[in-house]
Amino acid sequence: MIGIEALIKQNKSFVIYRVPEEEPVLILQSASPSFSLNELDELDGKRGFVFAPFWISDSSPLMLMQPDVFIKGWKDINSYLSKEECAEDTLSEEDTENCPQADNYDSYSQAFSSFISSLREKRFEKLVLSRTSVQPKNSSFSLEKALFNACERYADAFVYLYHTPQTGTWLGSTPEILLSGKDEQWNTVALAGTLPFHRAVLPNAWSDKNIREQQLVVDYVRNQLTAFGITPEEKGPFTVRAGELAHLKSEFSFALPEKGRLGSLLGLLHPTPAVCGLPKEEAYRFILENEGYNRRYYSGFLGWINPDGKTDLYVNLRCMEIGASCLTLYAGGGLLSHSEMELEWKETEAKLQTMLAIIK
Ligand SMILES: C=C(O[C@H]1C=CC=C(C(=O)O)[C@@H]1O)C(=O)O
Repeated sequence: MIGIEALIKQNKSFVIYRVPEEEPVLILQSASPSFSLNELDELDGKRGFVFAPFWISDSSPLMLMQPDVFIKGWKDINSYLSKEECAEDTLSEEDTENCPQADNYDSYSQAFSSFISSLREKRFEKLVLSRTSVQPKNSSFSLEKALFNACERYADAFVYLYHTPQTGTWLGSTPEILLSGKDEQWNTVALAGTLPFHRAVLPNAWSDKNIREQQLVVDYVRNQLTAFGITPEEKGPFTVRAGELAHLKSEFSFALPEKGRLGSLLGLLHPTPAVCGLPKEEAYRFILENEGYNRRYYSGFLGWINPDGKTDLYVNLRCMEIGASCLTLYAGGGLLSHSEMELEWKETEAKLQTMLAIIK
């Protein structure tokens, strides 16, 4: 066994990631295990690769990797990986058969009922409901191939493969910046609303529901930035492509008064109503209690944080968790009081295609 699989077998902590329009990076922490933090505020002043769950818990800790290996570019990454070797650990047919494939339609529909009732009772303005789809990990599955496919196919996305002993292995391709920038130029976005991207033409028939869904994210981001003493410049919404989907996106650019407090700003922004709901704290609690499963790192965020250099943090969407015999894919969508279940289910199916397309 060589390469990425060998690193995982040896339980090394590493990530390979590619920011859009940049070279891929491999970082690895071999000296000591990645350390976990208790709160987003603790990221203040820190530098490293963050892997943050939707909700921090003992089973899904907030991780910060501080690498001792840092390699840029496919050529050097591949040459490093080709030297990683360990004993073969073949997956038996039995392992693959042990994967209980599930689309979770029944649990989704149950959760949908409770989410929609609460929206209709006006307890919430918006709630994001998500689910998993479990696929068997066939013997032909290759992490290298899946990562390579994602980089090729999704040029505008942040693509990554992440592994630590504490979190397991995750792979994703996300279109949503949570916070990025350096020096005096920082950015975030409000991304929401979904339509299929067909025949190389960006759609423009946005429904009132999609427009409202995204506007709620815009208002939230503006409020949170203002509360942090930031006066952002706003542009949009524009229609943008993400794989075979299109979304509405507004961009916020700003100067950061206190770069030493990136963790505190992240605590204000995360989770945005693109993945959680409004009002925020109540929606956060409601999702944890009523969604019917644990999101773990899906709809958390990840990326490089550096108050004295460049930061690139993305929301962990369009991702999957890679187990011994199963792949668990995640997707969700924003609900308003008049959302319809079949349409919302179909939207999650379309979002799942982002990962399905790279494992075929
Ligand atoms: C929650 C997800 O997408 C978010 C980002 C863009 C559009 C969304 C939507 O239309 O609901 C979601 O807010 C997901 O991909 O799982």
